[in-house]
Amino acid sequence: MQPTVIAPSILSANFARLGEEVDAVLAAGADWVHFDVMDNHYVPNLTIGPLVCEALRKHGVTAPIDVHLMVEPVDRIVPDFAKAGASLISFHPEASKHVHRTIQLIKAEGCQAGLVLNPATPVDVLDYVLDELDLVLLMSVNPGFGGQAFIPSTLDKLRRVRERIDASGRSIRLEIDGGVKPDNIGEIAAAGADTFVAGSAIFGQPDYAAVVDRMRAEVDAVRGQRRA
Ligand SMILES: O=C(CO)[C@H](O)[C@H](O)COP(=O)(O)O
Ligand SMILES: [Fe+2]
Repeated sequence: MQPTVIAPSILSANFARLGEEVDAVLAAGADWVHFDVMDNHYVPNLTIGPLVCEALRKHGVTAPIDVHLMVEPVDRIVPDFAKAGASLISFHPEASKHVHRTIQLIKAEGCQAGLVLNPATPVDVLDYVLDELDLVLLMSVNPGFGGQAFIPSTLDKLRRVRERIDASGRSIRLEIDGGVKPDNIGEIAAAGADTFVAGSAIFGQPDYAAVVDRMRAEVDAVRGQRRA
């Protein structure tokens, strides 16, 4: 079983004070920094690129940076993010013409590779590539915006992907992204997730540590006390 990871999405942070926000959420007990990259093409929103990732590293952030690429095409930007200090890079199969090739590219650049499934993307997209992956990310909202409601059918999808990962016998993380809150994180953990992205639920509250602690307690109650 993979240790639990709580990965705050900086999409909901105050971008005017991003370095301080990331320091604060890591000091509050978060494990990773979830970094949402949107291109106003693959998704109808525009956010941040490799320069900001590099700036966080220069600021002194040493925690894993979990880059969620919502961009099309994917391959050209992968080396830039690797050089900028990304630890993991995940992408959407719909945005890459050659999914297997993009996975190999991410790994050749020295990062861990993840594949992201939208709410309507069938789990069969994992056929033939699951063994190549370090992480599967299930979107529990349609990508593009923070603050949306968790789509309940994702729970069944989590269970199905968990079965596949367990059957593979490999150490592959199962990450959930979208609408994750202290109130639903327990049932999400019970359905098989080990890595939890939360943006608005954490940055929308004044006390980050209180939210992270509550989320971890809810997850620990299901998974036991395992921390990255
Ligand atoms: O990838 C994303 C949106 O495309 C974000 O990571 C996600 O929406 C997190 O925000 P919230 O926890 O507020 O739903
Ligand atoms: Fe994300």
